[in-house]
Amino acid sequence: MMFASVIVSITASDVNKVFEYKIPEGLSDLIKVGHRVLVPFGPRQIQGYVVDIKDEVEYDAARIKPIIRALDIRPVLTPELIQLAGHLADHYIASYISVIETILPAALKSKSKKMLSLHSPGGEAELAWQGMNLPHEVEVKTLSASQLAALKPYITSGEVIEETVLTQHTKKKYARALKPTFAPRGDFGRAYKQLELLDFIEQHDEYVLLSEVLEHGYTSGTVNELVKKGYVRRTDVVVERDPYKSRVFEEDPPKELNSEQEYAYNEIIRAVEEDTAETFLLHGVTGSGKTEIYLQTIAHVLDKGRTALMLVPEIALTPQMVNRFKARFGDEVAVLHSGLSHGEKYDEWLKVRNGGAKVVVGARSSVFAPVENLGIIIIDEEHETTYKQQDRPMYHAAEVAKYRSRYYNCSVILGSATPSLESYARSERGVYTRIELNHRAVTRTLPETKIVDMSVEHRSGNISIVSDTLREAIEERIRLGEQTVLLLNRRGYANFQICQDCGHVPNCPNCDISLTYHKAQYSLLCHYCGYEDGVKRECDNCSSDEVTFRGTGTEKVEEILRDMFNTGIVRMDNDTTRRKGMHEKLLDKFEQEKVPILLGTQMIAKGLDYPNVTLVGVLNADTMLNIPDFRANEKTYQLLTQVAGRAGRHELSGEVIFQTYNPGHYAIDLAQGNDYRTFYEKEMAFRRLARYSPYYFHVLFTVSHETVQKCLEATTHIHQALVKSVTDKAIIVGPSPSPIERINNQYRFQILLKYKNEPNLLEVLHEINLHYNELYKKEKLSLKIDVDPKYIM
Ligand SMILES: Nc1ncnc2c1ncn2[C@@H]1O[C@H](COP(=O)(O)OP(=O)(O)OP(=O)(O)O)[C@@H](O)[C@H]1O
Ligand SMILES: [Zn+2]
Ligand SMILES: [Zn+2]
Repeated sequence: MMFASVIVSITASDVNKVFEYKIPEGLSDLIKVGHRVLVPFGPRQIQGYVVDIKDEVEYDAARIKPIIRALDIRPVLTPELIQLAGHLADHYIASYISVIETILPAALKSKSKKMLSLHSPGGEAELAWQGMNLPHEVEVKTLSASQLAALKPYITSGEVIEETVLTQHTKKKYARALKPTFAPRGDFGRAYKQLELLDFIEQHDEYVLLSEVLEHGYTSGTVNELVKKGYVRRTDVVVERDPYKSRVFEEDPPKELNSEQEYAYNEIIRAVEEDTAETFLLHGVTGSGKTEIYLQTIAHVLDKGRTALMLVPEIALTPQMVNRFKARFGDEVAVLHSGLSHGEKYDEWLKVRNGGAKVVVGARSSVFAPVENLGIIIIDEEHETTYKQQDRPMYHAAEVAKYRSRYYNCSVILGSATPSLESYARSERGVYTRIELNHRAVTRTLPETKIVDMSVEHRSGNISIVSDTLREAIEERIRLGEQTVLLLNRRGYANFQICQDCGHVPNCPNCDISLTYHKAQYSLLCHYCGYEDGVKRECDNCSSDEVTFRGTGTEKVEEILRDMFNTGIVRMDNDTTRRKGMHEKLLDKFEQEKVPILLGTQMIAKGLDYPNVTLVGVLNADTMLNIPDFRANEKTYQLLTQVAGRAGRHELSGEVIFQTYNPGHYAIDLAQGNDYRTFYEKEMAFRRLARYSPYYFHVLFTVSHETVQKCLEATTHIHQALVKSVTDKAIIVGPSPSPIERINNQYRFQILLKYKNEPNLLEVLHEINLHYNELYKKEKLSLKIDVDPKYIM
């Protein structure tokens, strides 16, 4: 008799363990590690994942229940991914099942519905059933409350049975197709069209899609005639949903590498040839041709018969990157795009799982792509915070990449013009192998950058958001037919509404944050919970009608720019890109129609590579400096350097202008001088003094509840638990209210643990997590434990 260890699909912490089931004789050949199975669990039937198979168990084998059935022909998880799930659950204090369901596409997660059916016909139950005119089986959800109440006694008595039925998120997509029968041809008379169509269809051995036939100009009438005469049969075929299918990608041959690129490439190939799990930090200035190195490294890995994983911060923002991969590798690429539907994602996932794609390109969650035999993992723009998931499990893609690389003995490349301090510090210590690219691939030089002091500008009488220097520079580009990219890290119209008599600013009733004015909707919006309120005609506080707007967002700046330059502007922010595919549409418009100005929030800062962009302006370089986070300087430096990097990437040389009220600030000053090294040293000195990462590791505990009282109680307990269990070298900061004290009517309190070496820490964290998950159920308290947090808010 064989037994399976199964992780069941229930998220409560007390079932965060492995259960044993018998494998029925008939299934013993089929069920493998990694299979999804249906198992009995208490009164229910639920989905689970087989993580181990063995021939004996510790318990009384007679009392162990059998697996009901297997849900797949082939296992969905590989042993490698199961092992990875275990590691992540442990490292990030998450439940095993939550990690497994993060690894798999949503389409494979179980979704259940409750069904009722009549068990014993005859008698009262059947009368009641028929009285309600119910079909043989009915979903509980579709019944009215009174119907359900009427059926209740029969459910209790067992005459009506309640069953949980698993459903899937996705169905296969079918399309109408035509199949030739190759029947011997009779006389077609004058029906030339029919003959022509039959020739066309018979060119296809298997089938041809009806849509394709119609596209070729044949009518459904002609098709019908052929069907009637028996030459053609109608059928439905399963189609793969490839969202890039209808596009043509121009082939892109490899470029000849310059000497810096060549050196980097050879270093990486050395590790590939040695089959070592080495991590490279590819520190290359913007436009230095990192992508070309990725492409050629991948080509080499594919030649060796291995596979590659390429991560980008956000696919929607980098359509050019996807195009370059498609152009180089064609159908061998699977793009796991977060904008796809569940079904489309599942199709791409399946293609990867079946070995139909050797290169996977995607955002954070693609790091779990079920590729086997990995030869290289690349994380582009490694400093981006999107690589860390903000929900449980709060994993970082680089951690996953490194774990997988050890399994496959393959290398990892972390690429960036502005590496995170943590990664750069590791390269200093030799943990990562650092490779530098100091020159641009095409122009060789970086754009010249100017700083404009906005307080001087205001004093000299220009109170506009556009300085004279920037205005003149934009005017010149418009004259020359070149393009400008402008960054304003603030969406909406005005920032907020304010009463000029008492200073009152309308706040969100659910969150401790002021509401942002959006002109297009003529309303005040909360950017945290989505709350919407009408614009105030008088002050809520003192009833004065002297209410006005302050601050400037992208929507308003667009208006200002239109007045100032009277020219075309593409605006990109969360408001204009909400609809699917809008990022790409707007960028295409900007490129193809040579629109003079692209204005946007930080979503325009990275990846764009347009030869005609010769000017980049940052309207307010200070916005990031004011975020309540110890990484504010680092984020400022990164954002400014990345956006500056969009200028003059090809033949035309570029110019950059930073407008700021803090011209002397080192993050701004050193971004202007493109001096990463000095920035790193200065920032490290600050981190050392303030005892922050990378000198210390962090764990952030955030407790939320609708009352302050409960938050305080819980954080105090956690504080006590920590004091008891960590060494006196660790530092515990808090409990204190989080920087945003209330979101969506939940108060938030936090504790930050800073430590260097705590051998028992994982155990302690797991205990705290377990304890509070119990409490959570009873008191609606929520605790998030963020290991290596990217935000301290
Ligand atoms: N060896 C080369 N010869 C000619 N052109 C090159 C070469 N390498 C790269 N390029 C071109 O230089 C431009 C910049 O390269 P790429 O986009 O790869 O830089 P990057 O380092 O990834 O930039 P960023 O970090 O700013 O996004 C691209 O248009 C690319 O096609
Ligand atoms: Zn007022
Ligand atoms: Zn809100």
